[in-house]
Amino acid sequence: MNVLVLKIGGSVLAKLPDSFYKMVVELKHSRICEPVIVHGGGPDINRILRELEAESTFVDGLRVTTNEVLDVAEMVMSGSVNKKIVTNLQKAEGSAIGLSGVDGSLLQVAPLDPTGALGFVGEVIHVNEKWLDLIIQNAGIPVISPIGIDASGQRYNINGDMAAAAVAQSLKGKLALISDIPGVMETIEGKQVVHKELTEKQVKEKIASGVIHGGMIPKVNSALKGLSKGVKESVILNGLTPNDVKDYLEGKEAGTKVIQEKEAYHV
Ligand SMILES: Nc1ncnc2c1ncn2[C@@H]1O[C@H](COP(=O)(O)OP(=O)(O)O)[C@@H](O)[C@H]1O
Ligand SMILES: CC(=O)N[C@@H](CCC(=O)OP(=O)(O)O)C(=O)O
Repeated sequence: MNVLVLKIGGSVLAKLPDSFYKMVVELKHSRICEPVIVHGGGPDINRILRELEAESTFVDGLRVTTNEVLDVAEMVMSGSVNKKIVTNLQKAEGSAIGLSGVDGSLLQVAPLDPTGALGFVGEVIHVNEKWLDLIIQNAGIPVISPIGIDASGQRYNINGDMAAAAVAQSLKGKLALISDIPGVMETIEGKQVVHKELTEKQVKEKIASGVIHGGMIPKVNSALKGLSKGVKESVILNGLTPNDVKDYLEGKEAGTKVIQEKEAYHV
């Protein structure tokens, strides 16, 4: 099975053109690959938390998740965001099935930070992929909200990029992290460039120097972690130019590929 996990970032969700969803359905119908969607929803969670006057804080791009924040994250992502994506795929004549990591214990998690400083933030330790196989084999496109569950029934908030990497790993697929930027950017000698490829060493340097910051940190780290655990390829793409995904699948230049250490590197 040739799986492409597309992680749709909250940054780009509201701006995605219809053509994006058509492109995903076309991938499925033409059997170019089996698309599986994992989404985020950070900006929507922020908005509802603000309305409730219950703001949250972030550590290295991860939201510190109290019980109250967890409830809001689940309501927003497993409710509103998930169903919007499912609806958009149905409108594009796809057959989409929405589920969260809680359904069928799809995403089994453990606390990411054992000190408890991040609260209910989970790390995926197992993907119950039989549910995904079931949907895929029945011509469906799974749409996954990144809320997970542990053995005791406690729910956890999972960073969408990390959830997507875990799903790509379990399905041995490719991972495309779709955001609102053309890739990992840097200003070099006064000129903004988009890196075509980054190795683990370069990623670490760019995080340390602050070039990669905020929500881009879990993105590049998930891309790297996935690669070391069986993900075929990881790439960061711009959702506002849906041709990026096709270009990437056709082997053309698009976005930023995160790769394991290798020979040459070019901007
Ligand atoms: N070097 C970088 N290149 C591009 N974007 C970066 C970089 N460092 C930080 N960012 C930020 O990361 C954001 C993407 O992360 P995030 O907002 O979490 O996206 P998403 O919601 O798509 O997961 C970009 O919109 C940008 O503001
Ligand atoms: C633990 C953690 O940080 N979870 C994220 C889940 C949403 C997400 O990842 O959204 P984006 O794709 O928009 O970044 C959060 O609460 O914001």
